[in-house]
Amino acid sequence: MTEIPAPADDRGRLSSLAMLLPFARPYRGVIALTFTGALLATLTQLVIPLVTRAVVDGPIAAGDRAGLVPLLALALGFGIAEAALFFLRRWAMGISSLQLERDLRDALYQRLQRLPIAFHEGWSSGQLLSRATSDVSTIRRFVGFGAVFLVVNLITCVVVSVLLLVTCWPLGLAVLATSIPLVVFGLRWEARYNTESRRVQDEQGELATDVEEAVQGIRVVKSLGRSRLVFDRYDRTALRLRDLELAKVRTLALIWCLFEFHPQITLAVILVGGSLAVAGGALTVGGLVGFVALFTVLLWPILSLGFLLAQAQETASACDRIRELLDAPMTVTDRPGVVPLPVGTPARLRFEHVAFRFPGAGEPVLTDVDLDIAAGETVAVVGATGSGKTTMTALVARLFDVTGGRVTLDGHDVRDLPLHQLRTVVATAFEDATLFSMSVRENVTLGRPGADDDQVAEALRVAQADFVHELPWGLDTRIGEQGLSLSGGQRQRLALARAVLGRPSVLVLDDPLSALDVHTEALVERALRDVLAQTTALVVAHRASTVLLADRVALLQDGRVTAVGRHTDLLAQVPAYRALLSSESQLAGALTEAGSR
Ligand SMILES: Nc1ncnc2c1ncn2[C@@H]1O[C@H](COP(=O)(O)OP(=O)(O)OP(=O)(O)O)[C@@H](O)[C@H]1O
Repeated sequence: MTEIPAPADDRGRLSSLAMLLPFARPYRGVIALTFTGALLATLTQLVIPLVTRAVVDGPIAAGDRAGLVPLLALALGFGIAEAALFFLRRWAMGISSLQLERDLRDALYQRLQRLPIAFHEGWSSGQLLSRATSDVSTIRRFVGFGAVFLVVNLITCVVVSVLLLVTCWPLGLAVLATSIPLVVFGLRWEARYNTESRRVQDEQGELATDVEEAVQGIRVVKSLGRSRLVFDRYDRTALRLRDLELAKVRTLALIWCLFEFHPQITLAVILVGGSLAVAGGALTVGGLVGFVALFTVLLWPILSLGFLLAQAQETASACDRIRELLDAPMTVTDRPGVVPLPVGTPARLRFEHVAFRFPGAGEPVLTDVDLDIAAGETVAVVGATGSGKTTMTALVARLFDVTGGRVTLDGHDVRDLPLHQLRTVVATAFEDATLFSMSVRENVTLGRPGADDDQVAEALRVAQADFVHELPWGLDTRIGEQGLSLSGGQRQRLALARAVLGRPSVLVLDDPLSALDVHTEALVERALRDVLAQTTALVVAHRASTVLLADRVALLQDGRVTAVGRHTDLLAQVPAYRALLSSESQLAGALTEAGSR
């Protein structure tokens, strides 16, 4: 599910570009150099028409060939200066835009890392991906090109307009009058184009999501023979995107057409008005040639204005989309002034009247969970599917925050510990073992940066993950998405090694043995017993053998822990527990067997 905010309202939103100011501030020196270079280069262009006028009215009118030389040398000098300034602008522009792009990417990435799980569950990865890639690139292109020329061209328009008025004010006023429809239409167009750009960018995010899901789920799609269905879904999104793009192109074509047409009309006005002025003696021929030459300096700024305004609008939408991530509320954060608190290894873990409701959900998943796990004890949580076992484990490391009650470690509310400390003392291994595109060593040491080879080897031994030594490059073999594929059981064992490597105060295991075969499971269990003896553990158990790792079992029902005790006692005394277990023949069988120990 993706919570895409409503498209931009119908007002123009160029003000959204202000979001870039803090990112531009560190590079203000280089940016100032860019603007200065661009402005000076444009101003040198303005000198050419003035020299032309001087040549026509001076040496040409007087037949003075020698007088031509200094004027032509002047024009050549300005030409060389313009080329040098062009180089300076391109160089400075490249530096500032690429630096700003990198900073924006870093800020976005860090924000995505820090945003709570609840945020990530509400956004599709395609939407996040398109913001982090194409939107950031749109901004870089604008900062490195559009912004500079937009400002320089607007300044050029003002300066040239003043020069035109000074040269011949009635003709200058006529030129300005022809610009009025351009301004009126441009303002109306701005709002429409902004909305259309936003729709296109959002739809691109949807398309990225479709591609990502299809690639990630390729095995399921192929095995179910539903490639056609998935393609049709993708094609529908692609069609929608095409239609939105076409609407955007129509709007763009309209404004470009107007900006192309405007100079022709204006030129006609200048020629008719100028000829009359020359005939009436109000203007010299040189004055008219200079006026026309000056106006030609305006051609590129006016023609490019349509394109640059469109780029500015797309960038404003990209800024809005990125700001939605940068401004997303950080619901799980450090309380002000938190400092590390003493937490033993192992630590006592308590759930005190814990309640939890997912954001936006109607009913709470947990209503009043009370559970006290002594330091060094292992407690298994058993409950029906969907009873809230995984949710309960997620509250320990604050993947979510409780909505009622509290979770404590050695008596400290987990919200009073700095997040960095909390996530060091609490290690979690999830059922769905995620590995990254890194070497085996890097994947495992994510659980304890700086761990030495002996510690890594010990963690791998405990998790029965010695198979890594047989990989082509041993611990340096690259695995994960772009590396060697591992089986589900192998992935789980590496995730387990990662969790135990940190020697945590509390180990949270969410059904960590589910993908292991019976033989490997027995081996991992044997090794795990040693680890569990040294730490406090909360283990979500679906299988009999996992329950048997625990000292006590907690039964989760209707959002509460309704029974806690040794599994043999619960089996004998709690009908609901017995009923739950009897529905899992394997579990029941194993428990019966264990009960006879
Ligand atoms: N992000 C979410 N938003 C809303 N409801 C959710 C969310 N995640 C889970 N739930 C709901 O919360 C309930 C508890 O889910 P949870 O995964 O904790 O159950 P579980 O006991 O671990 O299930 P299982 O044994 O199948 O793994 C379920 O009804 C589930 O649909």
